[in-house]
Amino acid sequence: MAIQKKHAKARLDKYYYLAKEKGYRARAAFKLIQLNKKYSFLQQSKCLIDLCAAPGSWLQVAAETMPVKSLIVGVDLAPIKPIPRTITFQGDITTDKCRATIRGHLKTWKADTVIHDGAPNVGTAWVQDAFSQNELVLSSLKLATEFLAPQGTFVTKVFRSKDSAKLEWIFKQLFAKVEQTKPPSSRNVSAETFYVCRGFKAPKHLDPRFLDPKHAFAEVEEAAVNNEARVFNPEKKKRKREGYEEGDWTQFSEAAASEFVQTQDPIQMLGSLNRLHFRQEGNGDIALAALDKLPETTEEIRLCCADLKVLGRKEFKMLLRWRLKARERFGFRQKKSSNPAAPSAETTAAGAADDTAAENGIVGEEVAMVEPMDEEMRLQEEIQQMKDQQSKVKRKERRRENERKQKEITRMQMNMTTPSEIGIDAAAPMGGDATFRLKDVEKAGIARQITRGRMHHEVERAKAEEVADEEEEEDEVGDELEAQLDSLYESYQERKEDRDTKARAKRVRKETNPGESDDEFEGFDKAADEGAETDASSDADLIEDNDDDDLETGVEDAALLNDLAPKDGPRQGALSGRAASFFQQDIFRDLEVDNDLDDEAHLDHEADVGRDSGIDDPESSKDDWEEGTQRVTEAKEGRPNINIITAEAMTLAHALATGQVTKQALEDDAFTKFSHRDVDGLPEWFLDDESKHSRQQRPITAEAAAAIKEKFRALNARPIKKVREAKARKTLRAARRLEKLRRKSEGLAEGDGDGMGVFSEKDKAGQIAKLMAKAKKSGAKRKPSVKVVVAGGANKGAGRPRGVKGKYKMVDKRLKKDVRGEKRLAKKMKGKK
Ligand SMILES: C[S@@+](CC[C@H](N)C(=O)[O-])C[C@H]1O[C@@H](n2cnc3c(N)ncnc32)[C@H](O)[C@@H]1O
Repeated sequence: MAIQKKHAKARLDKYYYLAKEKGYRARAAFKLIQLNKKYSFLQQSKCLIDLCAAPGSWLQVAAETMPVKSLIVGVDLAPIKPIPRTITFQGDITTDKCRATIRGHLKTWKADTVIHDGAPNVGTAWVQDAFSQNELVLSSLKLATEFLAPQGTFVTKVFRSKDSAKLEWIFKQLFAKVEQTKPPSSRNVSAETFYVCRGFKAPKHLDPRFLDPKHAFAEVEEAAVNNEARVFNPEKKKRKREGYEEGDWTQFSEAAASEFVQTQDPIQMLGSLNRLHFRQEGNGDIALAALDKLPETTEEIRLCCADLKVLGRKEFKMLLRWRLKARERFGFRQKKSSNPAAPSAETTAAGAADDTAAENGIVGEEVAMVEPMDEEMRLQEEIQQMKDQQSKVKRKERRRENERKQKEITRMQMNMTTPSEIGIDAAAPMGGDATFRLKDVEKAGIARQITRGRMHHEVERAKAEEVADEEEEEDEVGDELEAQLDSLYESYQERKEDRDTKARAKRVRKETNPGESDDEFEGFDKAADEGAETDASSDADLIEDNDDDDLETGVEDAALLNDLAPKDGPRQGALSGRAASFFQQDIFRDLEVDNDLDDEAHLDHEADVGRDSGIDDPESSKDDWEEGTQRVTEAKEGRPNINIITAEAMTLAHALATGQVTKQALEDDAFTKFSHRDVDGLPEWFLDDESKHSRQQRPITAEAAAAIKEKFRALNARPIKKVREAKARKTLRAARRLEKLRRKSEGLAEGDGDGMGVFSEKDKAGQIAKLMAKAKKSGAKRKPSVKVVVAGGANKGAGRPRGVKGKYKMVDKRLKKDVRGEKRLAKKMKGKK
């Protein structure tokens, strides 16, 4: 901990504090300042490219040192916060895209200076890092050769390695003057150094291989250790006359031959070691001794082990074979196809040497170590087998269950059983109360399908269910995740609602009217045909009232039973087939249902719905428009009041009205993947997403769209309710006044002037004229009152006082006194006169 602190402090040197003080984004700024102090390239440059510029301290230095109106372009993998007088962008300097972007910024200009301070993530493998940094240098040099003007300057950072010399050689081919320097601000511990290359020669043709890292640093690439190649292709290996390779600091390495037999990676050992020895150290190695005595450990093997560096492919193979045999002897587990080179004949030799190994006690020892592993493996296998067995039994049960269901369905189709029996049976195996399991049957839509003769579909569906059941187990973990997602989604929705009033309103609407969907108009089938869906829900409401114990199940069950019950022909009165069937139950037998009353109530309700739907209210109409809903309401007169508010509905209505489409075709078209969606059990977030993005697209005509647009334009142009009411009140008042006037003038014309004697015609005319003038006066606009504001306090000072609208007059004590004084004086003067 203390050491770390010390290091951290050491890192924060004076340049760090200086950079902070001067407002540079990094201490690196001083490196460029010092380089420029020595070579003065910035003052003479009018166009500069900074490669690997983030966070931008070099750009800051360039911007403040270069002449005004210079063009400075900076690029880095990381984003750079804007710097005045510079253009920056994000990009990889090794790519063509970056080159094209620089070209876009420079247009026809050429750069006087290209600076590069790039550094990849330093810190993992030194050799590889230096290599990547040198690659970056080559990439920056490539860009420099493209954008530098003749005699231009290239400044780059290079990490010292054996490739620095190669880089320097390349620089010297391209620039007249190349100097290597390390500015004082560059830490001594850092391997970085800087090259300042001046006088760009701007060669007309440049061999691309010249700046290709593969060619430039060919040897570095070879330096990457490839033990497999060393072992399987040793002949191709170039011998290094200059000694051991970089990074190979241990001059000579060896290991006991027994280690080679035991290792999991023999290739690695053969590729990296110099020798495998059979030497007994200190207190002895039994395994090594046994190996030494094995008949397979021939003299040739020993010779090969003595110097691995001189071996060829054949010898390496031989050693690997020998290792396999030894492992077999010692009872190690063999990978079946670990080495294709292992010959099958090897096993035959195994028995011959058993005695030797046993004599040394090696076999016993090794076996003793391996056996527990085998036992464990065996146990695991057994457990796995048991698990497989169990799931097999479960699957079998499920299959049998599904077969039984299918049989039941067939029986029912042949009128051999009742739908309720199916429900009961289907529920029984699930262990729940069978009576309340009708929900499952309804969910699958089986009964409905049967009545329509779609048995085939059902059988397939049952099979699909079977497969789904099998997948169920795997889904358990998924379910848990799903639940977590659900709760996360809910809290997200809550947060969203807190912010968004519209979403809140939508949620409230959804809660108060769960049947209302966000979907667009689904055609006329639901509303126009017989209102099956709405009736079903009203049926459900009825049942809900009757049976509070099990609301949901009750509703579902009733729905199924009614659905399956044969309908007695056309619907009676206002009741749907389902509702009619429901009221046929015994408990309703004695009840007299007043259909007319019901009808009226129904119409009233529909009228309410019409009112609620906001046909006259532009606000709510707009809401409907946004939601994309379509309402079909019943007016009091009994005529349908179809409010077409979407372009789709308008197109459809037009097509129907002009006979371009028939009802039959419409019904056929309505049967799409959107019409029978089973949303049961789907997570809320998914449904929300679906309602937003997975909507049926219906064709619309331009005329229909224009008509709807016009309709809404007219709707929006209407004055709001309050204004209309105010106008109506005004008209009413005027009418009343006129009526009053008319009555009075009639009285005057006919009467005797309230018993005050008979009026002459002239008097009458005068009275009427007076009345009219009075009426006119009372109808005339009142003068806006002038608000009197007392100056002082909060109203002190110039300007309109706060909260005062319209005309106002400022008064204060002084003004009041002055006015009074003036009046008094005027009076006095008047008196004197
Ligand atoms: C030492 S910093 C440069 C500091 C900069 N000269 C300054 O004054 O602040 C090295 C930069 O090289 C960038 N870099 C490394 N590889 C790059 C690449 N291929 N293309 C662009 N930038 C790269 C890194 O994102 C990093 O910001």
